[in-house]
Amino acid sequence: MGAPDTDPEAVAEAVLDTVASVAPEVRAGLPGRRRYLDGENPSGEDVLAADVYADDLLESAIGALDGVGTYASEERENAVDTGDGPVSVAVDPLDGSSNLRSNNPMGTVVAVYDGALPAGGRDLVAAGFVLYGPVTSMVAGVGAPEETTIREYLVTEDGEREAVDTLDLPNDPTVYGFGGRVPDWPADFAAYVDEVEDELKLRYGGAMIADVSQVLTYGGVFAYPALESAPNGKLRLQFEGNPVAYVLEGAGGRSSTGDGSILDAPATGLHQRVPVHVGNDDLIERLEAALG
Ligand SMILES: O=P(O)(O)OC[C@H]1O[C@](O)(COP(=O)(O)O)[C@@H](O)[C@@H]1O
Ligand SMILES: [Mg+2]
Ligand SMILES: [Mg+2]
Repeated sequence: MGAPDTDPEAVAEAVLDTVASVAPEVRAGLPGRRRYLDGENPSGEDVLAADVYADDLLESAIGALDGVGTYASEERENAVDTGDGPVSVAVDPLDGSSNLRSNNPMGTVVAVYDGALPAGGRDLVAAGFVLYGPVTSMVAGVGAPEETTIREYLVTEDGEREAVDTLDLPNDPTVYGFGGRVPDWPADFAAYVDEVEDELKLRYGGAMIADVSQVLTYGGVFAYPALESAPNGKLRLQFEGNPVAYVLEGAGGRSSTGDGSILDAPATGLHQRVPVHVGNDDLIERLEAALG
């Protein structure tokens, strides 16, 4: 193990502390930033003033940490060189930001990789998210994906993390939420939906982190699948797919691209998209069987 500032897991803990410490400021800055700006992000999506605000706050706070060599975000074309250090941090500054105008929940997603970007999910040394709901919470774990423990924290007004509990998916799943327009779902995915909608109840809010939090709490399955019009779906591997797979697998569930764990998906580009399916073991096994 190296000095504290170069040990990837120690750096990762500092990154999670920093994301929590910035969360109250992100939240406080939202009311005046609900308007769309001109231009698009690298994924071709509209950008709110709040997306840019959260990205700037996170870049300066995370980029200042010893041991973080790279900061990347969904809102920037290229990764930023933040100094010497083995760790790369990939952030979705505001996940579900289209929920800001309708005042529904949103999150901040963080992935800490031991190595250069784009990186595979097996290179994660920590991942998690902040959820700006009725309370501000953080769900995160540190360590290799196969060894991590996922914990929930409440984030105080001062940006401290207070541990609530470790998270394990309930054995008796109850909710599902799937993104994309129904006529755009491929026939094999639509057949899977027919099966699970007889067993589970629909909970879909349009922010991945909020929808995933329901699955973590009540058990079930969340997906933003491959679409007829978008064979890799909508969500981005570095900023969304990998961290959410890390959290769900760490909490005893599974993730899948449709063909194996998201954490094994080859990394080919900073903004690459990936079909995302996460949830209870049995539900993901049946999904993979349905997708053949
Ligand atoms: O509006 P749709 O198609 O349901 O998409 C919702 C999905 O898109 C996202 O909002 C994409 O994330 P961003 O808001 O960070 O771009 C996810 O949070 C969510 O799962
Ligand atoms: Mg997102
Ligand atoms: Mg976003």
